[in-house]
Amino acid sequence: MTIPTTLLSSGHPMPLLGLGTWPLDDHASARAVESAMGLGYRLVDTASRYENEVGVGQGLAASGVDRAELFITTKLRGADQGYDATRDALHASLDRLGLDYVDLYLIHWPLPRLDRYVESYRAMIDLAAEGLVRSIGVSNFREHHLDRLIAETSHVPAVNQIQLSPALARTDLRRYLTDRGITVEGWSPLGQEEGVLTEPVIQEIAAAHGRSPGQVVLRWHVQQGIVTIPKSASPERQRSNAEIFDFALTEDDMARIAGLDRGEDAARDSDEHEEF
Ligand SMILES: NC(=O)C1=CN([C@@H]2O[C@H](COP(=O)(O)OP(=O)(O)OC[C@H]3O[C@@H](n4cnc5c(N)ncnc54)[C@H](OP(=O)(O)O)[C@@H]3O)[C@@H](O)[C@H]2O)C=CC1
Ligand SMILES: O=C1CO[C@H](CO)[C@@H](O)[C@@H]1O
Repeated sequence: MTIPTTLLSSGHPMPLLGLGTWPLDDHASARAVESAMGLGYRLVDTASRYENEVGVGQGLAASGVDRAELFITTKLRGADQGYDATRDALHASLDRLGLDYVDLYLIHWPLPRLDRYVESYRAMIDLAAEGLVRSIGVSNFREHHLDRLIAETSHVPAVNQIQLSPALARTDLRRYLTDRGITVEGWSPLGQEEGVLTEPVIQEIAAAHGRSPGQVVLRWHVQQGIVTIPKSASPERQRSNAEIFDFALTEDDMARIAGLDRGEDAARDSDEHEEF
């Protein structure tokens, strides 16, 4: 199956749907990535912190898919923030992945108390100029982090990967991002921790369309131009999660799903979150 793309501000197309790989280890991620590639996935989301980049690289190699067709994202962990450390970290990620470049490199969390995200981002701008990274972006950044990053570097990130599901719809943050041409990518898109898949509204809409609750929730993302990266180790669920481009939710469906939003305060606090 062919997965549609969205155009990043950097000029590069990014698939609207990809495979998440946390918390898969090397062995499990190699299997999951190879299976997803066989189904037509081309975007894979990993991170230095997931400690599975070797497995992701093995899965990509085993799939035999041309490098030019792939879209590989990895992330800079907190422990590696800083100008020189960021450069070293990207080289180490490329070695583990067995790649010459990644398509997207993200700062995993802002970690404002470290106060190193601006210099880390400057290193990423340089890595992009050197061709080691196609597009650069951030993850878990709020408006005030982005205001500062953009003011101090005069560079607008291509992507912000944020916790996002019908229960955490992040409408104000999404408007801020869209207004600046920053593509929104959602993590934990199925809202499992918030019980989204068992919400009666989701189940009713799924039944009405003859789809699964997971397909309805993932359709809710891509129908709004949000890049979504559901993780599944199961080839069956990988297939089902990708079969969302042949139906549409109605305006009434979207309005009913909007009622599930718990508001910004229910999302993980990017200022308090300290994960290195
Ligand atoms: N930037 C960041 O800080 C973060 C980034 N991420 C990224 O986002 C990705 C996705 O987020 P994640 O937290 O994994 O959450 P997901 O919303 O992708 O949920 C994954 C869980 O749901 C199960 N699942 C997958 N498909 C279905 C389905 N159709 N119906 C029912 N259950 C299903 C999976 O199990 P099974 O494998 O058995 O199918 C797994 O247990 C991560 O893998 C990671 O790459 C995640 C968290 C934070
Ligand atoms: O990327 C990540 C994977 O999931 C973890 C648990 O939700 C996150 O904390 C982490 O940032």
